[in-house]
Amino acid sequence: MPAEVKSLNEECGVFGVWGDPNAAELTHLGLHTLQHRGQEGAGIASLTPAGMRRHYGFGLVSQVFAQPADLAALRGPAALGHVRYATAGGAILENIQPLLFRFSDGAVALAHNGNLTNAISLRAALEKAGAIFQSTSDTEVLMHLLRRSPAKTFAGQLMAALNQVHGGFAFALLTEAGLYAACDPNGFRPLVVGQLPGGGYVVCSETAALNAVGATFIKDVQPGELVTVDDTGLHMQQYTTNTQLAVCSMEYVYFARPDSEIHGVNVHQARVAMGKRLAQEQPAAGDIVVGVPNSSLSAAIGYAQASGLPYEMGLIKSQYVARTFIQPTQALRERSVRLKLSALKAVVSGKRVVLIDDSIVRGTTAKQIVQLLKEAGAKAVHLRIASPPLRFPCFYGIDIQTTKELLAANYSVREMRTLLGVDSLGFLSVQGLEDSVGLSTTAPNRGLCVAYFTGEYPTPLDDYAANLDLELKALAQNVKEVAAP
Ligand SMILES: O=P(O)(O)OC[C@H]1O[C@H](OP(=O)(O)OP(=O)(O)O)[C@H](O)[C@@H]1O
Ligand SMILES: NC(=O)CC[C@H](N)C(=O)O
Ligand SMILES: [Mg+2]
Repeated sequence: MPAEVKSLNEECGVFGVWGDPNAAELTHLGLHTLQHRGQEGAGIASLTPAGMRRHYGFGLVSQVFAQPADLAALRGPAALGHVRYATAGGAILENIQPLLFRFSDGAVALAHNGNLTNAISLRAALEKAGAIFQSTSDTEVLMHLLRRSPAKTFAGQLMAALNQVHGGFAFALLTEAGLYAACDPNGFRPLVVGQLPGGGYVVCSETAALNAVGATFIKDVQPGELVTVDDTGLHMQQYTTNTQLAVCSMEYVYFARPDSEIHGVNVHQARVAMGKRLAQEQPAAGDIVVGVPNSSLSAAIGYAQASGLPYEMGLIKSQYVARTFIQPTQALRERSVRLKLSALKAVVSGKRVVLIDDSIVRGTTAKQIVQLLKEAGAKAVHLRIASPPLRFPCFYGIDIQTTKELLAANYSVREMRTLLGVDSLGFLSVQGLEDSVGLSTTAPNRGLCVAYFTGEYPTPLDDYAANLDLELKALAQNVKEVAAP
């Protein structure tokens, strides 16, 4: 099965504008800023004088909107955009978002970051009742539920639908009457609201995208909240009060941009704090601290500050290896890491390197980098990871839905140390991660979802539960067999 060079797959990004004559152009800019969240497909739907129009396709935003005419055709006062990395339904054109539905009483565009855990069973029931689906993505289920609701208003129908879907979702919807944004009851995925200098409103996945269009931050969409923007202004209501904050911890560790703030915490600063805590929990006898570009650099700075060791640029990342570079085999994937990263011999030669990365998924990156550093003359490599061992899959919007490819699910830290060829290996603790992000909340795990590391999922896993159970039982059996004399 083809796999990307990028080992930790992204999620999706949403960006919508209401009440600005350049809505589509601003959305285009916003999607560029959110490009790190999905590189598989992109699209924009907008309210034009000729009605709702959409342009979408496979690839990066720059590829999908390669012709100026593509964007010009979307000119209008409101727009909704999306960058996609599939979690459900695969990479077919019909699944590229925003999905667009044309009804006899108007059009609706729908964009989603997250993954619905009960989409498969809901779809089966809806199809049995006569529904005809146009895509294979989990996202489409919402619209079928919405249209079946007997509620009198669009917002009422939407709230009824939001109460039936489970799992992770940051939804944004655009109609002729308004722009809507809603978060799941745990707030797994980030979603924020901002205001443009001209008075129009923006809803988007990350605050970095607000900054990119000159919008001022207003608020994070809260768990269980529905935000509506229409010609009368901004309105907020809870579609459910049965909520508990559990923001995806990997947003802070790896996914989100360092210049974004999620629930009041800057991502770069959270990573620096993770690095500092890592230095306290897992000290190393090294001469220099080196981060793995790009996502771990903030944590590496923190580790250097707390350990007193000099921070050095021991690895260089090529700016020109596209994230969408697809490699079919593990051997090619390993070679690709070398294409992407190289060691700076003049810096690392003869040195004991404390190597910092934010996470280990398959271990492809770490294994290659350790070899690169040793080939460049590093005397020792002490690998320190600014998150706990990633042992469980995610069903809330990140495309790791099996334990099979998670190194830490299959090997102990000691075994990983040998496999990766490092002189020592240490991870941040779950408590260390929670304290470093430091959300001000009384929710469990300090408002973070740490299921990746603990296997304690904040919600039932519905359609995914039975399979995960089987996998975990098989893993436990393996461990017993290995341990047997
Ligand atoms: O163990 P692996 O399967 O190799 O996955 C983990 C690596 O993948 C991610 O980096 P990525 O290559 O996505 O690049 P980035 O840090 O520049 O975003 C992450 O930061 C780790 O370096
Ligand atoms: N990564 C995501 O957030 C994906 C959204 C949605 N589940 C899809 O597959 O299109
Ligand atoms: Mg990385």
